[in-house]
Amino acid sequence: MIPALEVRGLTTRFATRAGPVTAVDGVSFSVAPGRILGLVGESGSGKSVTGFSVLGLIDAPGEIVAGHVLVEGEDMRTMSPEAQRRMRGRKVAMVFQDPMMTLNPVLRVGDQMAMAVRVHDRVSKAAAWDRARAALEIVGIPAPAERLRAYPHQLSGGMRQRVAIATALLHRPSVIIADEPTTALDVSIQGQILSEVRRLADETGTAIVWVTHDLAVVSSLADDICVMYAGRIVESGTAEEVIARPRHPYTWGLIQSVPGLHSPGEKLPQIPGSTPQLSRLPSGCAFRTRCPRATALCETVPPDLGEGARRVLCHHPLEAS
Ligand SMILES: Nc1ncnc2c1ncn2[C@@H]1O[C@H](COP(=O)(O)OP(=O)(O)OP(=O)(O)O)[C@@H](O)[C@H]1O
Repeated sequence: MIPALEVRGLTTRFATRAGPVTAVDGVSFSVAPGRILGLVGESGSGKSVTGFSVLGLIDAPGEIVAGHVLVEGEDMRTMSPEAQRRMRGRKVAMVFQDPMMTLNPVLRVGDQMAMAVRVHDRVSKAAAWDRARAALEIVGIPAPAERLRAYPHQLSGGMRQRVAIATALLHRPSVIIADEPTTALDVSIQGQILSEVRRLADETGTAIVWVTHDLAVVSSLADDICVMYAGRIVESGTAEEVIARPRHPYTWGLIQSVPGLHSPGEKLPQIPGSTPQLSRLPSGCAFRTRCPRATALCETVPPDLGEGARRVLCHHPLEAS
């Protein structure tokens, strides 16, 4: 089966005062239709830049310098800007942490969703409103016809985010990139939205890349996980494998610091140190200065991630049990 999204060797650099920094460094992953990939890592690990790079939305001082982004087998990176623009919204859509990045405060929800339909499809206004109502139903919005007549400020934060997700769904995209979309919401609303998202991936076959710093969220939502550190994927596998049997010491540390994924009653250990600045990454393995397993080898030789679904960027991974 052709993956809904296949990313190969994606590399994005920013020119900064401290020199060029590689915020996304040779990132590769693929997502099959209907699957949810959790892209997880601490702040500054490159998750958001990866999401924007997939969509081709990197502006100066940033530049995508290498890689391929195949959506249903078609490479967005070799398309004309106009063809890329057509892909965005229609085949690949993005949902942001702040739904007001998507929603226009002065337009009724129905009007703006209908406009979003008509950007790509020549249908009547009435038909566009019907599509908008159907999309609101998919994300579990009660009384969708009423919500369509509301302005964004008349909705709760959770409702606004559902509307943003519904807007992303209007063209039945192959892929949705969701960047921390539930982070600002309270836990029970977050849980409801996550279960709706799971249902929509199952029912519509849309592949979802869920960008988050929250391992607890991806452990309950995602089918697969990619863990990022300093612009690179350091571990990937099914969510079950990665959470139950992490192999990279960084992933292990992340899991240990999440209440609920960790044995109750024990003190939660923290990963020592902080994320290194990209302009001053250590030689060899970028994680070695924080790593309890680091040896002399890690100082000089960059580890290799390997290939396949289960990958670990480490010279001394934890045992696969
Ligand atoms: N406009 C920019 N100019 C220069 N460097 C940038 C720019 N945007 C991002 N970066 C670099 O890319 C790194 C990764 O940023 P990114 O936003 O992808 O991290 P993240 O993992 O999504 O973190 P967060 O959860 O805080 O958003 C940053 O730490 C920074 O070094």
